[in-house]
Amino acid sequence: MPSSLATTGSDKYSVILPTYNERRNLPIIVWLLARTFETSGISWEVIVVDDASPDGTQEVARQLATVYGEDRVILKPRAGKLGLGTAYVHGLNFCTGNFVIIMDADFSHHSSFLLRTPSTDIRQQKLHNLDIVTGTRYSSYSKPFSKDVGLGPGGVHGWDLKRKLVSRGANFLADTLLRPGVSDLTGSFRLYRTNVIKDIISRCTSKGYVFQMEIIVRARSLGYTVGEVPITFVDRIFGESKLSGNEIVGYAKGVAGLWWTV
Ligand SMILES: Nc1nc2c(ncn2[C@@H]2O[C@H](COP(=O)(O)OP(=O)(O)O[C@H]3O[C@H](CO)[C@@H](O)[C@H](O)[C@@H]3O)[C@@H](O)[C@H]2O)c(=O)[nH]1
Ligand SMILES: [Mg+2]
Repeated sequence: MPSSLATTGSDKYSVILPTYNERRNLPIIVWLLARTFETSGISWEVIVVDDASPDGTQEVARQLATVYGEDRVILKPRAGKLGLGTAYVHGLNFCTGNFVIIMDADFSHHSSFLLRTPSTDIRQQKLHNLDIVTGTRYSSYSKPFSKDVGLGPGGVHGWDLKRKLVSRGANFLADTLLRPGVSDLTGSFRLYRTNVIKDIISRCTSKGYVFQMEIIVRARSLGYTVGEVPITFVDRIFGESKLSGNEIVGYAKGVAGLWWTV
């Protein structure tokens, strides 16, 4: 990272990893995050929000805490599967950094899109002093566009046609009705200023996957600055997606609710 874009010594990045049955993925994600931050000399912590996964994810998280330190890997479990949106809300209570990163814990989001490649969330945030930077699968350009961030891959790999249509349809619906001006509303690879995400979350009502979209729509209506960087989303190798029909119905209801209120 050029020195003009370096994080300040007091910057700390808190990564919230929501997990449900991610025993096999969690060690790789945490290792990649640790390598990404430590090679750049950046303060970091990971908050694992596990919803009573039956596969032993919590035991793996505890072992990771002994390897990396209990101030680096922090397990904040919940009693049952209470939904992706509320997992972020729960995790946020324990973040001590001035920036919060959310990403999936199944290896679909690669930590290289935070710092290591030319097109990264942290670099874009520093360049434009943004409140939020969101990874986009549906654009190849950074926004605001800057040569320093450069073109990225912006794409999805490994999904079947049905899943691609669900994702595109969800974005089309919210973009058409709510016009937030962000190319990927449902993606969850994002960087926030901690005070900004706390403010937005205090106004959010969603519990499930719809949460990602609600955050961006509310951020825009509150006047927060939102940037984008293209990312590649690669479908998981281990385990299964937790996206259900109920989540899709919840999303449609969420769009309709925001259409009335925002
Ligand atoms: N704690 C907790 N974690 C959950 C829950 N549901 C899902 N997760 C975790 O949330 C992450 C994403 O879940 P997946 O089930 O792998 O999502 P996906 O189908 O790959 O969906 C991706 O695309 C969606 C639509 O674009 C995105 O909304 C979603 O965030 C993700 O990027 C994973 O780390 C998973 O363990 C839950 O109820 N509780
Ligand atoms: Mg996934």
